[in-house]
Amino acid sequence: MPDRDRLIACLPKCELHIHIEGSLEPEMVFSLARRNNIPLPWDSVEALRRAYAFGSLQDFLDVYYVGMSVLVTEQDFYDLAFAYLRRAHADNVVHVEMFFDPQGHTSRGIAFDTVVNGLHRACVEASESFGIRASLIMCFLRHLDEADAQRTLDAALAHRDRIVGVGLDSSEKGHPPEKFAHVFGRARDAGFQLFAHAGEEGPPDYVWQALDVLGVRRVDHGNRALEDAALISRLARDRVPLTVCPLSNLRLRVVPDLAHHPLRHMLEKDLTVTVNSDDPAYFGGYVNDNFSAIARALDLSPAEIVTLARTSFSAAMMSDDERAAALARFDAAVRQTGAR
Ligand SMILES: Nc1ncnc2[nH]cnc12
Ligand SMILES: [Zn+2]
Repeated sequence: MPDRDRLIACLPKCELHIHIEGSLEPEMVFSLARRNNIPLPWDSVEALRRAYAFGSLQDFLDVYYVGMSVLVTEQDFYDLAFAYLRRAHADNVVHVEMFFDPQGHTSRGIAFDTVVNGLHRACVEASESFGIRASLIMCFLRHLDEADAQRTLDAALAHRDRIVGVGLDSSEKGHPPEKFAHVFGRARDAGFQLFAHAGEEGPPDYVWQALDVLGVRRVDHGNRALEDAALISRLARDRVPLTVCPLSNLRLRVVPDLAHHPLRHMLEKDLTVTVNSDDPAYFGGYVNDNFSAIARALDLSPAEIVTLARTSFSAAMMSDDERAAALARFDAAVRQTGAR
């Protein structure tokens, strides 16, 4: 294993941008389809993998929503999330903030409770089994209307103790954050933490709206913020974290190759950047694979890799005491590697 990969493996880290439905590996798609008697448009795992040649975010989403149609029972959601948490633990991930897309399930007649009960039980049992901490962030699908998001928020209120935040995902272009201003306002009043995908394919103005109209605490992706100098200053001044997903950006053609990924510029501009996997089953890698690929492509130094992993703790939802304890453990792990 190259030294860089050994360092990445040794560092504790948080994963702050993972869609749990995007961790559905092709083998599990087929085993759940058999279990639930769900027809699929692919006749084998290999045929499904061949469909993972995406030209854009929308190409991916078209496959992603069909893939998640095999999730039916509480046990399915449990199995999905537990498998991801086991895999994340193997990458030395100690804290996960997990997105899920309830409307991708309720629109197929699956009860909101079925989804949340399965995911929550996996988070509890993974914490008991291997100490990983995980919480749930419910995303609104931005290609649907705000009324649908409002109904989803109504359903979430009964699970206020199991869902810590709300986010915004799915097709970005043509669906600006301001479309969801009212429902985010209600979510804020109900005590949810706020997040939004912005600037993945959409323009810098969508990042401004995420900050100023929705009031998010973190921006998911944010790549295109670099096109706007005033926005860069704002993100740096307010230390707004960006949850960057290198292999996703590559596979969805947000960047032509990883050597042209904006992450180095983000670091140079003093932005609060973290590295995440987004939809690891579809994009060819979990969090350490993302670190490894971007570190190699941008020739990141050990100190830069340590900074990226450390920033994941600064950007995570934790109490001050939890953060201080986690950072102390992180710094001890770094000393053991000799990287600092
Ligand atoms: N990368 C992504 N962008 C927007 N919506 C998503 N849903 C799952 N992955 C997504
Ligand atoms: Zn995402």
